Parts: sequence; structure tokens; C-alpha cells
Amino acid sequence: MQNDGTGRILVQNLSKTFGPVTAVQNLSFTVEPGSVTGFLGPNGAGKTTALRMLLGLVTPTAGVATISGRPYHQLGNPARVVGAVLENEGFHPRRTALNHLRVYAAAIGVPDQRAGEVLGLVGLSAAAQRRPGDFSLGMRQRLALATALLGNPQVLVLDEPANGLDPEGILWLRNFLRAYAREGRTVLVSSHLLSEVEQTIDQVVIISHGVTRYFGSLEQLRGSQQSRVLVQAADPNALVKALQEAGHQQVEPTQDGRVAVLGVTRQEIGDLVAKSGLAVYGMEEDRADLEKLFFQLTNGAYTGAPMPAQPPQQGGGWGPPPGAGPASPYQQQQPYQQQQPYQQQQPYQVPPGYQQPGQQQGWGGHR
Ligand SMILES: Nc1ncnc2c1ncn2[C@@H]1O[C@H](COP(=O)(O)OP(=O)(O)OP(=O)(O)O)[C@@H](O)[C@H]1O
Repeated sequence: MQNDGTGRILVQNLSKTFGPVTAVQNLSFTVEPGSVTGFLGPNGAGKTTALRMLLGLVTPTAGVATISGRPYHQLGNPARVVGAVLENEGFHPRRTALNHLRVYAAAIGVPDQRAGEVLGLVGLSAAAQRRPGDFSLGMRQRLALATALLGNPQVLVLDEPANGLDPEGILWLRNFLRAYAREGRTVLVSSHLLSEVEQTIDQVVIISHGVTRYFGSLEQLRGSQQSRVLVQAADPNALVKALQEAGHQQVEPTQDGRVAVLGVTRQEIGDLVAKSGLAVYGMEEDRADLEKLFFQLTNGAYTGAPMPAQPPQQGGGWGPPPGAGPASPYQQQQPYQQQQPYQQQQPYQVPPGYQQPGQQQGWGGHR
């Protein structure tokens, strides 16, 4: 049966248990063509297992994963549709890079010359006659990517592709993936480090303990975070009292003696202190950066606990997740609720006649 040609990845209610271990639990997200989507989560979050299910290498316990509307093993010639690089891939020790690619080119039925082309695409032409055993980790990553590109696939799925790359390699990969997506192709890239992929990705799926914690654009994620205002007051206790009397309960001290107030604007605080006759020496709006948001999401911080008091970091940043900091000296402090930015998915319509994909061993046609 033909795929729909869209290059769209759809993961719907995907779960996988290995005996007592739940690796992936009810995972849902989509990856649209023309975008680079980051698949982020700490080590052990379930990223590799989810990608292996998408690529037909592991049978889901429940749910579906499709590419262009079909499960991997129903794609016809999958190497022409999806190219994938998973972790810990080996290369034949005695084959040159070019020969390695020729073997795979023959296996998926693409012309021999494509091997040289993809070496050029990943910047390895000069190393064509060298053996991957002598390559740096970064060069091996490039060769693995070249292998995935052999079938000129519409979809690229890369598991931790930035591992082992130096900053120049990461920049190269970023430009490569963005250009690939600009051609209308679909790119899904996993990482346990947001900073590695933050500038590459448009969309992000964040998982923790096999569960989706966020799915949406990076911009939405940034916008989902409440900012706080850090106030330097002559009398912090008097300021806290005035704030609480005015109904602002989400108040806490910082270790440098300022008062952090959530859910208010600087103007509101300015009006309040003017009315109360309090002296304030400075105010600063403080937004969480994405790395810290990611840290909070993956540590289960969206549970409504108060922000801890922490020394402000460079530029005035958030501290570690709630619960990690010292107790606040202020009384009557109420925990604040942070919004869970996870977006609800549209229910997936299982196509008529669809069957659960069976387990497929090995690489099938795409390697
Ligand atoms: N074949 C397996 N048998 C038993 N448990 C497994 C198997 N594969 C994965 N797991 C477990 O499932 C969980 C998720 O593992 P997975 O490798 O998918 O996470 P990950 O997010 O890719 O982590 P990493 O970045 O460290 O590779 C872990 O607890 C892991 O030990």
C-alpha cells in the first residue's frame, strides 16, 4: 500500500513496556514537513525506544507510529522515505567510508554514484578512502548521516546526532538540518541537551519518564512561563506585607535580599509601593530561559510548588526547580500554580484496515 507522500510523522498514544519497565507511556506528537523538531528528554526518558518504534525496530505495546500515513514496515521502500541514524551504530572495520556507502547503496537499490554524492553532502569527500575505524566520533556521525541520506529520503530521524561533535560540527549540522527542512522535508532530532539543538529546532517534544511533558513551538514554551519581578526594597518585610495585603501571595525572597514577585507587572508594583509609601531601589523583570524550563519540565516541577530562593544568576535567572532551595523566611507564602504547557492532541483516526505493526529485526531497507 502506498504512503501518502506527506512526510508527516505521527505518534499517537504510543507505549512500550519491557517487563516491569515502562519505557514509553501514551506518547503523542506530530512532526510536520518543512520543520525541524527536537525530541528532548533526559537520559532514559524513552527517546530511543520511541524512535525505534517509529522505525519498526521495536513493537509497541500500544499505540501507533506512522510516517507518511503508514507504519514503517508498510512504507514500500522505506529507505526512500525515511533515513535514520540511531545510537551506537557500527561500521565494518575494514571497509573504507566510500565502500561502506556503496554496500548500503546497493542494498537499497540506489546507484553507486550516490555514495560519493552523500560523502560530499556531509563534508567527508576527502576521507572517502579512509576506514571509519580511524575516524573521530564526529566523522563517524557524519558517515552515519551520509548513510541515512543515501535514499534521498523525505524524512530524517536522528538520535542524538550532536553527540561527539565539536562546536564547528554542531554548527555545520544545524545549517545542514535547517536547509534540509527548508526543502519541505521532515526532520526529527533527539537530544538530551536543549542547548545543543535549541537554535536548530522549530518545534519541540519534551518527554520525561516516557511521558510527553510538552509538545509545541519553542516560542510557545517560552511564552508559557510566568515572568517574575525582582524588587530591591529598603524594607523587604514591609514590601512583602504590602504585597500580600494587596492579594499578591506569590512572593519570596532571593538570597541577595531582593523580593521575587510572580504574576505582577513592574507597573503594578510601582503603584503599590507609591501608595504604601515604601522605598524601592530597583526592579527587574526575570524570565526563565529555555534550559531552565526544560530542567523544570523534566524534573516534574510543574506541580505548583513555590520557586526556591536562590542567588540570581548572570542576568538574574531562575534557580533550580522548586523544592531544591532553602526555606523561605516569609510566612503565609502560597504555592503558585505554573501552567502545564502540554497541548492536547487531536485524536488520531486509525485508517480503515490498519493493523498494528509487527516487530522488524535489523535495519530493513533504510540501512
Ligand atoms: N530492551 C530493553 N529492555 C529493558 N529495558 C529497556 C530496553 N530498552 C530500553 N529500556 C529501558 O527503557 C527506558 C528508556 O530507555 P531509552 O533508551 O529509550 O531512553 P533514552 O531517552 O533514549 O535515553 P538515552 O538518551 O540515555 O539513550 C530506560 O529505563 C531503559 O533502561
